[in-house]
Amino acid sequence: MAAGPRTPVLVGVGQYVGRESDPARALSPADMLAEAARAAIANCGADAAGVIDTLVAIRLFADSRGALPSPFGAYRNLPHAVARRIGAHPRDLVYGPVGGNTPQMFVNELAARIAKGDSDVALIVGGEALRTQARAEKAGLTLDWGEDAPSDPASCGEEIRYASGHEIRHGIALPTSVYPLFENAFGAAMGWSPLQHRAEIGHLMAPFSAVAAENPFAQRQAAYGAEALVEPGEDNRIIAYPYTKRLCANMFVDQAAAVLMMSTEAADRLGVPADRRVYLHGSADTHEKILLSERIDYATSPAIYIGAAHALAEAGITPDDLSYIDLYSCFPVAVEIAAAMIGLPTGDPARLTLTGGLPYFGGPGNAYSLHAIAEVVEHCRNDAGAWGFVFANGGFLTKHSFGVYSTSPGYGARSDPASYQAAIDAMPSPPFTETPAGEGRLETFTVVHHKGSPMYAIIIGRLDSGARFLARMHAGLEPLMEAPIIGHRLRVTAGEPNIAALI
Ligand SMILES: CC(=O)SCCNC(=O)CCNC(=O)[C@H](O)C(C)(C)COP(=O)(O)OP(=O)(O)OC[C@H]1O[C@@H](n2cnc3c(N)ncnc32)[C@H](O)[C@@H]1OP(=O)(O)O
Repeated sequence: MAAGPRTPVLVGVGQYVGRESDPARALSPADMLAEAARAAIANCGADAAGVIDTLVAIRLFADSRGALPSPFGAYRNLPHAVARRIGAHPRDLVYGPVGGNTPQMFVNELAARIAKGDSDVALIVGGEALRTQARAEKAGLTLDWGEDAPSDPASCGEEIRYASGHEIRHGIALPTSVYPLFENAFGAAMGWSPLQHRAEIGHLMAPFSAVAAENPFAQRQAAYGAEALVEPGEDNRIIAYPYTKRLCANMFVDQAAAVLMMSTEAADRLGVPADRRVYLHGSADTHEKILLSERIDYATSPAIYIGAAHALAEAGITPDDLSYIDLYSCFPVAVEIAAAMIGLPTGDPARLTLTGGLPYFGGPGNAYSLHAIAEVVEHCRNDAGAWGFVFANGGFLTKHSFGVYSTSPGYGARSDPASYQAAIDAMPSPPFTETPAGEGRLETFTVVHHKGSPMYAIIIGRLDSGARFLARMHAGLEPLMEAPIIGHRLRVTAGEPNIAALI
């Protein structure tokens, strides 16, 4: 297929990693983003800064519902701060919503805007300086990252609440405590014993770390063996069973990335060389039933299944056609479930990451997948006609975005996500009770640890009536981690929080 004048095309990608150990000399978040933006513009081989009409900044963790507030001041308008630094004068300055899916989501949305003629040249930037922030705080240093602007940015995309008050009271708050709930459900669905399950996780993730070790943009270029990932140790404490620290996304990174997109007519006008151009042949954006308590189950993901199938069908290919793949990997189960839903074999796990993954390459907040997109673009350029694929995830395996890439000219015209989201929304959730009492069985669990010691378990169970409930367990935690336990009978007493015990 030939590219028409409005065919959107990715033309420039840039990545930045900060290795400065003195926080007083390290770059601020906006300076890092500007570095990545300059690299992306240089990478397109044309002078494009002055013609950017839309600049999107991926939301900083500091601005993501106060989860990690910055002690060093806030940007009133982060896209403006970046535009100012790179000499751009965009008409639209956009600050994205919370979610690791948003880098791919914005590629999908901006491609549609470019195709419609609503934008001609668009830049997406994102990153985090949490490594520097943590080091400065540890050293008692005060940095000044606050920056005013003439106006606020436009916000774009839906802002959703990932957990209800009832869920938060039962521990559904931090990703490190929620993803293990999926992991234990997935292991049980595979029929793995705890020992076998940990071995499987180690074998899946060790090759990710080997990819990171070879990636010059990885924050931590270290390859680990499978055992070193899953076995608890002094530097690898259990965070929430079965996850150790080395199985969790590392957000204490100084990393940024940028992606420059434009219409084919703009690329022609600016003289962007043909070998820079990578096309979006398929895309999709889906979400699960938002609340964890409403999910169909915890071992599958209908929204990944449907979203990936839609994006691949739009491109007219199957999973077997993919050469370059990056699956979001904040925790191993994101990879396990995505691979199963998309239909990707896991026998050669290094095929499932281009960066090395969030625990090893680094997980710069909501912006990680901009690095995945930068990598997929470079790989596709080096292998003309080959297919690339990015799966990006946000929240608690909540929101998903997909992109299918190739140097072959073309564009998979975007269908309204509502057209395929409806099938997910129509799936019935199990009944749920906030006030469970009586007996039932264990649906999934995790044991949250503090400083490496078990603190309490988060329990998701089903009463014999079929109703799902949340509970905590404070005693008798060891049996949960020693033998296959999912499906085991338990008793629950209603309260604030509900308390469960194995029987
Ligand atoms: C959709 C999604 O993306 S959901 C995922 C969103 N991201 C997250 O939730 C991040 C999850 N990770 C974490 O919360 C943290 O990394 C934790 C809790 C696992 C560990 O953090 P801490 O307890 O602060 O780390 P700790 O104090 O033990 O160690 C600090 C050192 O370890 C490093 N470190 C911290 N986390 C990790 C990790 N996951 N892997 C490797 N190294 C890490 C830090 O960079 C720091 O290194 P330095 O001393 O060289 O500067």
